[in-house]
Amino acid sequence: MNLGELAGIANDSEVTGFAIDHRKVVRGNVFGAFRGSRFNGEDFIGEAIANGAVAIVASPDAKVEGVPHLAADEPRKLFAELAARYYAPYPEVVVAVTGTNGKTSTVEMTRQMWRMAGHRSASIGTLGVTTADDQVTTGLTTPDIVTFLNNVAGLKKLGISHVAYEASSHGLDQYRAEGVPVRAAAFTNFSRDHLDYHPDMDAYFAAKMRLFDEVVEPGGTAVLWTADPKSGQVIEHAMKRGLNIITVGPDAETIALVSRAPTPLGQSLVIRFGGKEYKLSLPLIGAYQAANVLVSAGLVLATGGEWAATLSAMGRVAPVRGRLERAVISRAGAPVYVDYAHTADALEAAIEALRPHVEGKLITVFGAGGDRDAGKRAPMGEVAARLSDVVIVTDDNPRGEDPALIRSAIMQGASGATEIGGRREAIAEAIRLAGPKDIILLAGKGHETGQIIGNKVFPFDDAKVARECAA
Ligand SMILES: CC(=O)N[C@H]1[C@@H](OP(=O)(O)OP(=O)(O)OC[C@H]2O[C@@H](n3ccc(=O)[nH]c3=O)[C@H](O)[C@@H]2O)O[C@H](CO)[C@@H](O)[C@@H]1O[C@H](C)C(=O)N[C@@H](C)C(=O)N[C@H](CCC(=O)O)C(=O)O
Ligand SMILES: Nc1ncnc2c1ncn2[C@@H]1O[C@H](COP(=O)(O)OP(=O)(O)OP(=O)(O)O)[C@@H](O)[C@H]1O
Ligand SMILES: N[C@H](CCC[C@H](N)C(=O)O)C(=O)O
Ligand SMILES: [Mg+2]
Repeated sequence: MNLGELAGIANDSEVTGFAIDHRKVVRGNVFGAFRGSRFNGEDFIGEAIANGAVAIVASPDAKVEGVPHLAADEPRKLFAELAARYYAPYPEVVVAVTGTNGKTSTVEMTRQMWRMAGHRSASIGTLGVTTADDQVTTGLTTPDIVTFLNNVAGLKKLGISHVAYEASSHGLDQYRAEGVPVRAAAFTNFSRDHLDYHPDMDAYFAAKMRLFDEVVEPGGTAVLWTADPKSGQVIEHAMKRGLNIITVGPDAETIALVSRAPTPLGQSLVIRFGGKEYKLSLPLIGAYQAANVLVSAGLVLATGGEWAATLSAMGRVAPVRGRLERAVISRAGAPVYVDYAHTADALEAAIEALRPHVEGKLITVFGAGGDRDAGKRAPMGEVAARLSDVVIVTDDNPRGEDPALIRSAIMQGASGATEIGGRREAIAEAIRLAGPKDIILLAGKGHETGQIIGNKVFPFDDAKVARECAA
């Protein structure tokens, strides 16, 4: 494809790909020069051209000499549109999920349910790119636009027809996942997170609403969890765009969750659909996992799924790595669960999921990530202290911060908690304390296999460490 065809200008330079990092530019690439949080990409335009860039996508006031300047007030958006044209074609069915918590679980369960219906499917998100045969990590929840388009186009080449991806607020704000027609978009919930990046909760919410305002295709479908206080506003955004609407939740119109009762190995649900009630035995514990499964079902229905097959698929979903994963049972007989709760709302959901299964004490071990929203730390401490019987505050990924200061911010909210810095020592102590009727929750790191201290990553996997400490 040449630049003229791609950008609608008179230029026959051959385009060989797209890059947003000048160090990755090779001859024939289009370079996107963006103003970021650490660098101004425009400072690298000269070097990108020297490396062989044939055009630059940048702000109208950027300085570009020698190759066409494709200018736009929102250069990331223009770049995404052009790159999407270049990397096409994509799988026929693509859906996206946003929300503070539950994105990874929902895309992963949607992938599983499509597969059970006979489709070749994939998910893209915090766990990486997952297909029936493979899982490859990308490092970010919503990868950068070039990686994203390459991955989605690569899935098409592999014969995959159905893809569900996570649209994080950072990703939406930075136009990291655009240009691929999105048939349906789901909203799981909204609560505090990422206020290190977004100026306030309104800005955080607005970033998420781009999914419904701009990203989902005209005539597409919005799938909404209606028990969230923000769902009414999301419906307004969806209606403004004229989208089809599928509602899911306790009082929802499309899929209503009539009742829910915990069972030893999962939960038993009564669901209403099309005026009829159905019983469903779900092999996962916790209200939050039921919510995510039902939203996934909404996405499957939105993309042509039959109700009977979808209902049967819900009963067969496999657990998602690091989301209420039972890692081991201690020698004393206490089950140890690993969960990715890293917001106050998620901690509450994880603790409440385990509570019906605890006869003795619920012991919660958690911390908070460094260089991330500091305002969520005390509220996380408060939730853990209020809902658990024993709380141990430890380190998560301190990154560039002093771990003692992160712990002390959590301790401000966590009255009566014990503080043990080393995560392995904290896990060992919880296991030492637990009796046969107790349950241990290790929250915050879920599937992660490393602990980021400074700018180094040290091997650390909560489930593995729990097994070692329990041995
Ligand atoms: C704050 C943030 O989101 N930053 C992301 C963002 O960086 P940025 O646009 O601000 O980039 P920058 O480093 O200031 O550089 C500006 C531009 O100059 C370019 N550059 C820079 C240096 C150079 O030598 N040459 C060059 O060309 C860069 O490629 C970039 O285009 O775009 C980069 C490329 O896409 C990301 O790698 C980077 O993620 C950082 C590392 C990060 O930690 N992000 C986290 C917070 C994140 O995005 N998390 C979300 C949410 C998680 C969730 O809730 O699930 C996620 O989706 O993962
Ligand atoms: N529907 C939900 N409601 C409340 N809490 C939830 C819900 N789904 C998941 N959680 C909590 O959030 C944690 C993370 O879940 P998941 O990874 O699916 O969310 P995510 O939105 O992908 O998170 P991230 O922002 O890190 O990508 C879970 O381990 C659980 O504690
Ligand atoms: N254990 C993690 C969870 C982070 C989740 C991630 N999605 C983010 O906030 O970027 C941390 O805070 O380091
Ligand atoms: Mg995720």
